[in-house]
Amino acid sequence: MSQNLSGNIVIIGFGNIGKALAKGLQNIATKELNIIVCDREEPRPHENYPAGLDFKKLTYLSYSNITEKNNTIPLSDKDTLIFCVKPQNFVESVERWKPVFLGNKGNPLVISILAGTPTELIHKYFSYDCPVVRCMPNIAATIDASASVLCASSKTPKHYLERAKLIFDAVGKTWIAPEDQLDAVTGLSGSGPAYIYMVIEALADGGVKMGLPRQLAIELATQTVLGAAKLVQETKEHPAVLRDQVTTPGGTTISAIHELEKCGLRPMLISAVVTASEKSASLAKVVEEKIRKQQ
Ligand SMILES: NC(=O)C1=CN([C@@H]2O[C@H](COP(=O)(O)OP(=O)(O)OC[C@H]3O[C@@H](n4cnc5c(N)ncnc54)[C@H](O)[C@@H]3O)[C@@H](O)[C@H]2O)C=CC1
Ligand SMILES: O=C(O)[C@@H]1CCC=N1
Repeated sequence: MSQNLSGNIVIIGFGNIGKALAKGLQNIATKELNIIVCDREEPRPHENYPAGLDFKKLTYLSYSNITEKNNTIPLSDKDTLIFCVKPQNFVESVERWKPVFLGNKGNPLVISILAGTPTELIHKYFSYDCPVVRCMPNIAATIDASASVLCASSKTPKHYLERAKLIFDAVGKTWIAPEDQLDAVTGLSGSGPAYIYMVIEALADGGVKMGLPRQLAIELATQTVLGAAKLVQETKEHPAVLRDQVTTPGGTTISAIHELEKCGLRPMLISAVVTASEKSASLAKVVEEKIRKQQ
């Protein structure tokens, strides 16, 4: 990478992913990096912060403690503005925070992690050409294990994508992909942790049904998913090869695999990814509609 992170990084939306990013950036922060987090609400200390997040070292701005008149922090192209709000809150968040950070001419890198929201829409909504990068991380960013995929808009010079990659490298692994793959990424790795939690829960239920104590069943199911995933990652074998290593002819595993095939595990998971990808693509309309109403 040709650059280190410096300047202001402003995270708008201090929710699940905003908090995880703040924590990751704090871990790699130098004196040259200033992290500001913004939320429409006051801090909610009763909510758990990701391990390693030091709230006291953040600048926290909320609707109630910042006003356009007494507080503006003009951002330049050295700075980064990351939108971590829900798609339906994007327009409101730009309206509220743009005067604080951008005035009429600020030109920071704008990163959006909003599901389904194309970079073109973000360019269209900002009144001038900020560089724009879109990213789809996942909830494992909370423990620095995100699978994050990034793309830059066609108008955005490459070094901004490198900066965005450094930011998301702080919370896990990153990949670069063409923007037309981002909805599929959302359906697979963005939403994917939820599918795996269901798998863990169901495996544990199976154990409980067969007499295991609940806690042991959950711990075994979790370690099994973790170990299986690590084996794919570390050996780089095709999952089918690894599955074959578990499957003794005439043994227990093939009996279970037969059952999973009969119940349609594979088509079910494929459909889950397809449906979530399609839903992601449709979210652009939600943002477009909000923009239309605003104009
Ligand atoms: N939760 C996940 O696993 C993933 C979420 N995403 C995307 O990340 C975005 C955020 O998701 P979460 O962190 O789960 O949501 P969240 O609901 O936990 O956090 C959103 C935060 O934005 C704040 N907010 C709402 N309007 C605001 C405004 N006008 N100004 C400032 N802050 C405002 C809310 O108070 C809240 O704290 C969504 O667009 C989602 O599509 C992407 C990948 C994974
Ligand atoms: O459910 C959602 O819309 C977001 C995007 C990926 C994960 N959560």
